[in-house]
Amino acid sequence: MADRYHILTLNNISAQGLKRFPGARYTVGPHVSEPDAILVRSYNMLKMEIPPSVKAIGRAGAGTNNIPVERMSERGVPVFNTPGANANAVKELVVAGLLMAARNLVPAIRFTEGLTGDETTIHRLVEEGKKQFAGFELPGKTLGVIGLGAIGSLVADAGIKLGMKVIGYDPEITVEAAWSLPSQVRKAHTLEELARAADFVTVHVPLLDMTRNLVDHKLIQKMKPGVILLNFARDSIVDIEAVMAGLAERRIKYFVTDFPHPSLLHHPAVIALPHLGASTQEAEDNCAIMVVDQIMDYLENGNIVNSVNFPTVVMARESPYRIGVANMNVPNMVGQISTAMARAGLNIHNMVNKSRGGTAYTLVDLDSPPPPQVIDEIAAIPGVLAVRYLPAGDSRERAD
Ligand SMILES: NC(=O)C1=CN([C@@H]2O[C@H](COP(=O)(O)OP(=O)(O)OC[C@H]3O[C@@H](n4cnc5c(N)ncnc54)[C@H](O)[C@@H]3O)[C@@H](O)[C@H]2O)C=CC1
Ligand SMILES: O=C(O)C(=O)COP(=O)(O)O
Repeated sequence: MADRYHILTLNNISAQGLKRFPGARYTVGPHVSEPDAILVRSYNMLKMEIPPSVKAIGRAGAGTNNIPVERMSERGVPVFNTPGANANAVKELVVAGLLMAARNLVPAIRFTEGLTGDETTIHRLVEEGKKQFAGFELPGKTLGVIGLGAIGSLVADAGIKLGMKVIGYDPEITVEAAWSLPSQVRKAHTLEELARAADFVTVHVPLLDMTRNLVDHKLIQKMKPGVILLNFARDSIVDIEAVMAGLAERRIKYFVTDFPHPSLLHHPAVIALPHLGASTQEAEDNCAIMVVDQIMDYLENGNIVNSVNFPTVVMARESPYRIGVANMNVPNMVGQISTAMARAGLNIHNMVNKSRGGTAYTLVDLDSPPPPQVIDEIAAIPGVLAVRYLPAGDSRERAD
């Protein structure tokens, strides 16, 4: 293993996070070569050639649709994200979106900015003009929340606190999210049920094959005339042509989106923001701190927390000699790994093995340092994707 870790940053990552890397052991920046890990926000890595030195990718944020997760799983490389670390920032912008739409704030601001004249004239124009921007209030209106994860559940809670009725749809809601939801949130059994009930529909699901165009023409046709649709999740979750049609027939009163699309720009009923959901100092700091801690713990101790493609595996250090193995989730992997160690006369002090979908991960603490050929032997077992020797702090100099 390296005596110095190299961390490549593909976006600006908050200094609050980066400064947690001890300078004596880490080189961090946008130009480092042979990176051990990559830190990223929204940079599109899908077509990027990812160097073979990379052992982990950390997304300072929630969405990992810009990262070739499957390709990394095949290489035994965990992809980490920071669940919930920017959720409050997105929630606040969604609340801003509800209010911008309900009170016609964007056209109202444009109107005011276009005014000219002296104080008396401006006053007259304001008083004459304001009636075209009269809006409505939120209490009693129904907010439909699609996806009740970290962000959706905060948005649902904010809706309740604003006096709204809230209906939510999430067939895979986690127990934790369900616990955090206010009891007043009504469960929709189908997307259609939510669409028919809601005055506002807001989307908070990840972009996956299954959620691409989740909000399509058919669903928009089920929505109430005059609905306000908000997308702070990802562009392709909402079918833009269907939105254009919905806007043209005035079924959609406003489309509030964090993902401007060329065909929507300058449309009077579109409120488009430049992907600002997570752009607060607090969220940027939270995400960076969380992702840096996770990456360091993986590089140095092999522990996996908040990976989107590997199981959570955390083992307290009880011995300085640790091996981490990423492997395919197929029979007899643990058997073959432990046999290779036994053949070398190594005694296993502690061991954890967990699987998730097609991948599995094993951490083994040994009573004595493994000879380098054991690592090679384990690496050669069919189905093993990556192996690392992870000696603790003062044992590092004995590494290969
Ligand atoms: N605009 C921005 O700057 C930001 C956007 N995001 C986007 O928001 C998404 C959600 O973020 P989090 O709430 O933190 O993620 P999360 O993983 O906590 O929640 C996502 C929820 O969506 C649910 N879900 C998945 N498929 C669904 C479906 N077909 N129908 C209904 N529910 C479904 C899941 O069960 C989960 O509860 C991210 O994946 C990202 O794309 C996240 C942060 C900032
Ligand atoms: O966390 C997410 O999924 C986001 O969309 C935030 O993106 P950003 O880190 O602001 O480029």
